[in-house]
Amino acid sequence: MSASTVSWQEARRRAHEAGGRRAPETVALEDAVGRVLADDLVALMAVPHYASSAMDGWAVAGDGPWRILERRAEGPDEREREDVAQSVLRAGEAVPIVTGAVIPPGTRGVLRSEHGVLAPAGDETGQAVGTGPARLSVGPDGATGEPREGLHIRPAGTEAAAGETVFRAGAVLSPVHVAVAAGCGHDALEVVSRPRVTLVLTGGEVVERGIPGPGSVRDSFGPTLPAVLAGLGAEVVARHRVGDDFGATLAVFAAVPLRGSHETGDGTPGALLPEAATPPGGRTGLPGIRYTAPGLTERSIADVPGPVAELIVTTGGTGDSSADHVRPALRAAGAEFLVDGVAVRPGAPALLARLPDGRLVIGLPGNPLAAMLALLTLAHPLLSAMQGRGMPELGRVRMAEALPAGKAPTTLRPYRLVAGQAHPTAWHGAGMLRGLAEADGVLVVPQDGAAAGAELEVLRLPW
Ligand SMILES: Nc1nc2c(c(=O)[nH]1)N[C@H]1C(S)=C(S)[C@@H](COP(=O)(O)OP(=O)(O)OC[C@H]3O[C@@H](n4cnc5c(N)ncnc54)[C@H](O)[C@@H]3O)O[C@H]1N2
Ligand code: MOO
Repeated sequence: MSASTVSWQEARRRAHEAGGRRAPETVALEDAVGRVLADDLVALMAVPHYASSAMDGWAVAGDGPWRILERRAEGPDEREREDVAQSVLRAGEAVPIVTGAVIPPGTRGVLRSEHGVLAPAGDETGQAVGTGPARLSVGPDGATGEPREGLHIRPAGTEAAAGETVFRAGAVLSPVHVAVAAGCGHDALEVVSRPRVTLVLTGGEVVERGIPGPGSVRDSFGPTLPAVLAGLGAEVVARHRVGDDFGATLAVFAAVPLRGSHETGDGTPGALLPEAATPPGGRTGLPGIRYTAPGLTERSIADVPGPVAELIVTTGGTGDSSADHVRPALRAAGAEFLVDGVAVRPGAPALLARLPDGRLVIGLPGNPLAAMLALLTLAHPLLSAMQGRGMPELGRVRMAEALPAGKAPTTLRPYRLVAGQAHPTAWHGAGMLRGLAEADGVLVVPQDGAAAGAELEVLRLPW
């Protein structure tokens, strides 16, 4: 463990502290699901904005029997609906009403259709007279005195008053939030811009198709990290593959001109030259940038241009061997290390750094489980902060079985819940993902381990 290594808790804290909130943008309601609200959401009108009927039937005024008025506006003509809505009902009058329609002023309550009986208009003796308006009475299924005041009326403003704050900034918008926003009169919402990520997969041994030979491995990250990052609210805007090559690794960090010459950590000279000084053989590739470095190849440069992302996530190459170039290239690019190793297993070589132009870099170890857990440790807090959200909360679970003391101050261990208790999953080696695939979360195990029945903190999974 190097002197610069920090505790797992401190690594999370630093990652959250490193992220500044991104600027807001306006999106249509249909594009807002999954986005983070940038401002408090205020109701633009009372919700509901008019008193409406909760039943099909009749709006009635005063005591029955009631004289039925044939006022109805069920068509699309908004003017006609408003006229009908505003005309006052007088005692002894009733008007047919459908669920959701406006309650006319003067209404006592709504007599639901099953509880009313209609008779043709009659004279004093009840004798039917011509084709005049029908009369409505409470039928045998209705209660005496029905409808009482306010029966089957949904009053205005019961869900929100006009101007009331309905959701706070920082809320992640579910489809239901968006439906409420529509109900509050919004056509578009202010959301935090998605943090943009450039994904850099290192490792000459990594293959993307077929059955690899000995020494080669199938790529676990290319097909999966964009989805995991999307689940954390980010958007992968560019993706690069680099071999075990210092220059190519440096190129992905050098998206803005850097001046001067930089000594790399392993002593390899990594020269980033100002434009005017680009020597013959120096390559151009990034907009406005020329630089040269040992091992720089045509392909590595051609791969690099693309939309500028605030965050670069690399995989592999975080170790100290001659094939590992992430740390030396970051040093050569003038990066400041915010997290330079974490006292956790697996995932110890993970790092967080800031480039001179402000872009952040998360270096994930190559071992697949270590990489996924480092992503939860560093990227989740960082991306939360970039979206104006707090530190992702840890859950708690009770252990079904004991876990032995660990070799590091913190061990992260996928678990499955059975009957409400946590069972650590098998296949938890740093290079294995099978245990995480079937996990319900990840245990944060202290150095001393845990007894059966003890409660432990857990990381929630973003998928
Ligand atoms: N002498 C030491 N050796 C190692 C140490 C140490 O402290 N001293 N730490 C070990 C730990 S812990 C880890 S984790 C790894 C860190 O390795 P790197 O980040 O440099 O990763 P690589 O060496 O590039 O790869 C490690 C492993 O992961 C496989 N890999 C890489 N990319 C992918 C991918 N896209 N999909 C699937 N698998 C991938 C790679 O083939 C290697 O097997 O260092 C230990 N060594
Ligand atoms: O800590 Mo490494 O990240 O085990 O595999």
